[in-house]
Amino acid sequence: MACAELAIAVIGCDEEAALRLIHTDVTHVDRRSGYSLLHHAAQFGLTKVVEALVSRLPVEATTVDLVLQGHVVQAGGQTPLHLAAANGHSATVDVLVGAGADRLFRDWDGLTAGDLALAQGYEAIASRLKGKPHDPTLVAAKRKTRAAALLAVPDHLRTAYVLPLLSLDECDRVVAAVVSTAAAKDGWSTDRHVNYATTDLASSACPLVDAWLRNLVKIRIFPTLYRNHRASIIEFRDLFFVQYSATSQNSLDLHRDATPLSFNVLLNSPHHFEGGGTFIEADARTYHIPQGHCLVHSGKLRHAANPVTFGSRLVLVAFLDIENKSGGH
Ligand SMILES: O=C(O)CCC(=O)C(=O)O
Ligand SMILES: [Fe+2]
Repeated sequence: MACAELAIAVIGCDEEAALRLIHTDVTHVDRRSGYSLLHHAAQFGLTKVVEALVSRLPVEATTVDLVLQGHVVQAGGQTPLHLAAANGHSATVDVLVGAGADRLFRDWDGLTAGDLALAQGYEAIASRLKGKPHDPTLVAAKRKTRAAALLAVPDHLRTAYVLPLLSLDECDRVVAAVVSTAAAKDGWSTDRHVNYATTDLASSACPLVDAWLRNLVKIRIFPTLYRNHRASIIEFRDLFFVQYSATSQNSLDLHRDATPLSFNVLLNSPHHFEGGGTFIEADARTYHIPQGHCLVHSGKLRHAANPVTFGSRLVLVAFLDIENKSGGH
């Protein structure tokens, strides 16, 4: 079992705390990003931590593609050396090279650590890492093919469907908890999601209902999700409440979510607002669901929240990571 405190110290850039805990288990690897503790330490330039880790973790371990709103934002296949070089940490680069990191190892875009350093303007690091220059057209073509593959929607994710989830009483209980939490915490936030921000509140900020709600979702709809998507793992990436109101944020533009599977649950009465509903571009239709029901759809299919023209609409939104039995989405 990896040491969570050590991971927190490294990811929080707290070099002193990390060095204090370095004797503990260092094998933590984030399943979604492929980052080991060595990747994090290299990215932040925590050279002493890198020195302590290089003999205990593989220097050639690679990351996976990191995707944000349908674009590949960081190529997978990156070693700690790529991350140290791309962020201009020359002392860390030296330690990694000294520990045997391969200077010419290419990420999934075909770029070496030196290529990334050069692209970020760290010329001194780039020249120390020099190898054969990459072919930019080949790299662009590879990047495009991989982005297209990531955006492809497998058959089992093409169809949206509606499931019952909460009773009306349970909806009332959730709404009351959300309203009182929002009142106690300076209201709703608009900065939790960078590109398509919603007026929202993390479920984890509502301890009155969070664990209960996650459990209900797991008991009542996860079995169907596992079956429909032949999944071996389903996990919450995010669970949050969203409010659309005729007088403030009333809609959300067409977008993709960062996860393959999403759902939203209508928490208040459809008599309390006009408009609203979830538009799914591929179906060219807007789904209006009964209170307490859940619209399950792929986050890879572009969708939008239609404008609320009167009153307010309160929904619970989940972003779910899934892995299917063959290992992909
Ligand atoms: O409110 C909706 O119908 C959709 C919400 C959504 O797409 C999101 O929060 O990402
Ligand atoms: Fe969405």
